[in-house]
Amino acid sequence: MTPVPDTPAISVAGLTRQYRRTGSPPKTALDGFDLTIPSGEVHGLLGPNGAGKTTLCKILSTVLTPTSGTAHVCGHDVMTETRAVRPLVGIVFGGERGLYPRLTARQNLSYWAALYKLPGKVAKRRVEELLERFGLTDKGSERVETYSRGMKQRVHLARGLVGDPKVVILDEPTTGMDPVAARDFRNLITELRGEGRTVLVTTHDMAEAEAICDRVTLIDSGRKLATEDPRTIGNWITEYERIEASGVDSRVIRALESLAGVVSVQCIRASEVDEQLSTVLIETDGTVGGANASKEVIRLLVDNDITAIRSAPPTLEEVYLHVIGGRGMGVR
Ligand SMILES: Nc1ncnc2c1ncn2[C@@H]1O[C@H](COP(=O)(O)OP(=O)(O)OP(=O)(O)O)[C@@H](O)[C@H]1O
Repeated sequence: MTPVPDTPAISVAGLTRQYRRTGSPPKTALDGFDLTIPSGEVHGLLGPNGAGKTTLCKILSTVLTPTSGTAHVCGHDVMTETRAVRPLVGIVFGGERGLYPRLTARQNLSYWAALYKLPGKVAKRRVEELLERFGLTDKGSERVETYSRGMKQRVHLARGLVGDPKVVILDEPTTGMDPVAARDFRNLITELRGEGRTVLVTTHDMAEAEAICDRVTLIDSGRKLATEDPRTIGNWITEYERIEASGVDSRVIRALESLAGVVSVQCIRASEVDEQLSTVLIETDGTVGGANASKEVIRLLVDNDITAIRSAPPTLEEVYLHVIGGRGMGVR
């Protein structure tokens, strides 16, 4: 059952998933979602809380069925060919879920190897290799409940690789990782890529996505906003800036609004001392005509004797809303 080389590792078309609860309206977690990931790619799924990332991971790993649409892993339908799909996919959820705390790491991994129906000798060898790979050999016979959070995360990652999967799905694997663990994690992704595996990794963190992914898909409210290489998305984010300034009168507000590259000017509160003056939030969008829009805003403010100025990078949600939406970038 070796897939044809050109078959995408993951192929999703018009995927919709609704959650129904009696007494409340259905919740649409995925809404006509399309995605194609070629074999061997490290693909990031980037989106705010509740965007639908976990739902997609669960459908691809056959834990959840879609309401409509299709999803294929290495050419196999997740609905009609679950037996073919399961051995191809290894899934790792971040946090504490999914380990048996009273079993040792060796027992946890052996249990998973049994679920994957690996023959005894192969299973034993695989478990020892994974304990070694994740630096757990020495502690492999101690109960997981005695492990540090970082060690538990390593057991999780090891568990995801027990079945030697072609596609590794990592759902927020770095949640709560310390910087050393996060660096080891990035190295692991490089190794997985080197082994020819396809990786789908969900995250809230653009910096992480930029560091490890070949391409990134932005998802929000169950819909795909864009699929791009991470540098392009990183540029959208760094170009977009928010500047807060206090003591601004209506004349300056009008001048700010007419500056090229200014996306919006909002009054967020009036001054307690002088009600003609406000604190405003100015959103700028990159470089316009060779000039940096934020610098032009700051120059205008300073020229008008306004010096209470703060600037901050946007949250991802703001990028989705203003940068991507404002530029009319739709689904690719
Ligand atoms: N079992 C469920 N019953 C009802 N609604 C659900 C269920 N699971 C998820 N949802 C809802 O579906 C939407 C998508 O959830 P999902 O967990 O897929 O998002 P996510 O992008 O993984 O978010 P997070 O980063 O917070 O994990 C959310 O609005 C969530 O509240």
